[in-house]
Amino acid sequence: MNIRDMHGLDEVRRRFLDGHSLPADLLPPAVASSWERSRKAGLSPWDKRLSGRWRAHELSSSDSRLAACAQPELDRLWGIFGGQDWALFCVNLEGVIVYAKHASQPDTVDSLKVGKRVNEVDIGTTAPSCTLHEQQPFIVCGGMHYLKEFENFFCVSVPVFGVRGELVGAIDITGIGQRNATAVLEQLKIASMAIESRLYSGLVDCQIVALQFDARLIGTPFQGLVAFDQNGRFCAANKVAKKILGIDASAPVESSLDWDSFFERGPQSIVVNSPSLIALNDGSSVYAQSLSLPGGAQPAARLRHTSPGVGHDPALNQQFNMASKAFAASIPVILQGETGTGKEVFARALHDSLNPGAPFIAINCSAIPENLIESELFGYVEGTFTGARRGGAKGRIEEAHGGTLLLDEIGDMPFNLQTRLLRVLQEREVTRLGSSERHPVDVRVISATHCDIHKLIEEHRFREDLFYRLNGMQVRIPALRQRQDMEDIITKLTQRYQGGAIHPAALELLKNQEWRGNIRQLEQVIRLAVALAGAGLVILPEHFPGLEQPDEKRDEKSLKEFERKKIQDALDANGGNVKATAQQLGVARGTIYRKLKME
Ligand SMILES: Nc1ncnc2c1ncn2[C@@H]1O[C@H](COP(=O)(O)OP(=O)(O)OP(=O)(O)O)[C@@H](O)[C@H]1O
Repeated sequence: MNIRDMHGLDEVRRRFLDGHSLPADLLPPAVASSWERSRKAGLSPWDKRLSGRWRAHELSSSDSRLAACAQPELDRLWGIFGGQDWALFCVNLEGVIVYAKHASQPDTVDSLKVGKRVNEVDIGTTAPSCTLHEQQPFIVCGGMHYLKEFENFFCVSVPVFGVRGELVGAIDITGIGQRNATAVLEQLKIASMAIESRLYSGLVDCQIVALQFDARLIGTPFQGLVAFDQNGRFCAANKVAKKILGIDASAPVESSLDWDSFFERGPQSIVVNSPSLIALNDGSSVYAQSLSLPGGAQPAARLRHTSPGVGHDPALNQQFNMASKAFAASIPVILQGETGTGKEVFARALHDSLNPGAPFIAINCSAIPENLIESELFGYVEGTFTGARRGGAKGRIEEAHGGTLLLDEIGDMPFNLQTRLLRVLQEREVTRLGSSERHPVDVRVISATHCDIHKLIEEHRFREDLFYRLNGMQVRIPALRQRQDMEDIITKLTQRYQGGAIHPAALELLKNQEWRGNIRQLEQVIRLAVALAGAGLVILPEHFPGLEQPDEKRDEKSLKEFERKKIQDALDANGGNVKATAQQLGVARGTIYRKLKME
């Protein structure tokens, strides 16, 4: 029997559900085993699992790290393979989506959202479920899916391994239509290697060395990566590095391995800024470059792509590109902008563009009481003050070691602490309160403020020398009303709160506001509108009660007609099934009937 014979396949599904075996050679053995497991999990091939209500799973910090490492790759692949009715996503080991990329308009795969679990027990055989089970790439097309619901779907998935070679998740492209499977598979494999490289930056206390026989491959997904701890003991290596260093990929790594087991000369022979040829113990040579020696530019920056996290405003993106170069060269960046313009989001995107797995510590200088800020920033030793924790505590600056320190509202930093902060930044060492012991800190610094720092300097409220230390490059984050990508931001925020389409009149209304509170204010307004309209339902001007409505009388009839059409579209997509439509939109069935009768 042929897998494309849908009629015959329905019969196979029916018999399979009745306990019969699958015809021999119908499916590759690993896919057939997945069908068996799907049946055992109690799924019927006729179940509808794509839309409808689902429980959002909370993401852990390692999920967020995986998502941050996957995001630039999936966003890049979206430009090649994306489109309406397609989704690119990354799942963790449990099959929970940690990052997803979709078309801006709602479509068939719209429900593949962050937090949704798409495990075998949830939706049966798919490429990611096979990949997570077998730890291998899979192409699962059309009738190979266990659920009939997916018989038009094309799905390719590739595993993602962590720094110690353990499976951490998978990346996947899913959609309706055709794509060149070989090309997709190759691109996903390269993306997965780039994600694996990014995960290395999470090993903050290690020296990470990039290796390749061809120096041009260093800084690309094809580089080998090997990590050593501060005592030179071997910690981890990716597949490429294992091959180069002659480590048996299938054998458990010997704990006795260290730097000297591989290299003729010590770690100081490896340069940070460029690859240099070094000798291996077996007599051959390889290009090597250190990625984590303190203070230097990190070649991992070569894996960077423009972060879409900051939006699509051309002027802002240009600033982002410049700032990310400065940031990669350890030049401190200062962000100025009105409240709520996205300064922290910009800072986070800078960090993620370079070092997503490393710590990102944000300190809001205006939010910490003045008497606590010193211990919060610099840490303390036991017994320094009443209420101090036993054993003392690291300060926030030390926590950022190996990563990024965001000093938010820097203009509110108490004057007497500015001197101490300056010393830490100059000496790259921190001394905890009550101690004289110095701890090295290697951090990249971003500061943010809505104040005019020059005015504060004139008023002797801010140290000029600290300002020059922090101000390696200044970025002015535009107010929302000055941005050209307001529509994109509105769509993004609406999706964030699971709202439906926005009526053009509602969009106009949003675009014509002053937005003194910028994106933060817009976010609150959209959140309320989604709550008033109902999740998944069309947002109309009346769902913005706090906004000044235009004077002219609105055409209520056409607004209702627009809403009715959107619901009708959802109903058509669900084959006229009101229950499924109501589930998909997250409303009661009665609401669907009422809205279709135009109230
Ligand atoms: N490009 C963007 N797209 C979508 N949401 C955004 C974007 N930029 C910022 N936001 C959202 O706007 C809100 C405010 O952002 P953020 O905290 O970065 O602003 P801020 O300038 O640091 O604010 P403040 O000056 O008050 O510290 C957050 O909820 C954030 O998620």
